[in-house]
Amino acid sequence: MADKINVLIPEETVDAKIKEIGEQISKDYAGKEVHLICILKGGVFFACELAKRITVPVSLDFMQVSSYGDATESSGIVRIKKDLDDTMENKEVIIVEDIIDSGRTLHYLIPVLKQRNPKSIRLCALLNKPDRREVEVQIDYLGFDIPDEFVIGYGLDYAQKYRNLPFIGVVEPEAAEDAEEGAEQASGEEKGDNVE
Ligand SMILES: O=P(O)(O)OC[C@H]1O[C@H](OP(=O)(O)OP(=O)(O)O)[C@H](O)[C@@H]1O
Ligand code: HPA
Ligand SMILES: [Mg+2]
Repeated sequence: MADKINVLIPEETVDAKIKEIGEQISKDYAGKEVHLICILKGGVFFACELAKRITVPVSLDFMQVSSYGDATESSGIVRIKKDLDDTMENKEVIIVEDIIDSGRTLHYLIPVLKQRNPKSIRLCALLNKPDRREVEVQIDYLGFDIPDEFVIGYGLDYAQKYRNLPFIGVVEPEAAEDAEEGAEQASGEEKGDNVE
């Protein structure tokens, strides 16, 4: 059965905001170069659109971390699945993320990246869910504060689906619960539990 999806932030609103953030970054880094670090997978759509809106020279690198798997709640354990290709040494780094939710991913990652001696390091996130914050994270460039709902689209997935939607949406709760149960069963199976 197809999931029912409601639009939370329409495509035009997202695009206009990304343009605005790109202009702000271009002003703030005038005369410099920026090194964007995209956090995969969720950050990739935002990072690409943002990079197109920045007028100072941009370099890009990618890192993959994961704490959600296919669930709608963070496992609390952040894993680096793919590290950066290039050095960050002496670069003006901006980390690009799709969402700051509990804050755990970036709370873990920022100190790790600071140790690699960038000239500066800032965080840019498309979405922020302040009601869900468990640990403090400073966001330097933000698209939107959103309510405590599990969102999809623009890079954000729901069990790996819907990242390609050009807007921010919400899957209806019933469908979301089904997927959460599915993810729990799958992880039970991995551990060798007897799941019927
Ligand atoms: O603030 P937090 O509660 O830590 O949540 C935010 C993180 O969770 C999501 O990643 P996920 O682990 O789902 O990986 P993905 O980007 O590959 O979907 C999202 O892209 C952020 O990286
Ligand atoms: O609301 C969300 N949607 C998708 N992935 C996420 N990762 C953290 N929060 C979310
Ligand atoms: Mg995810």
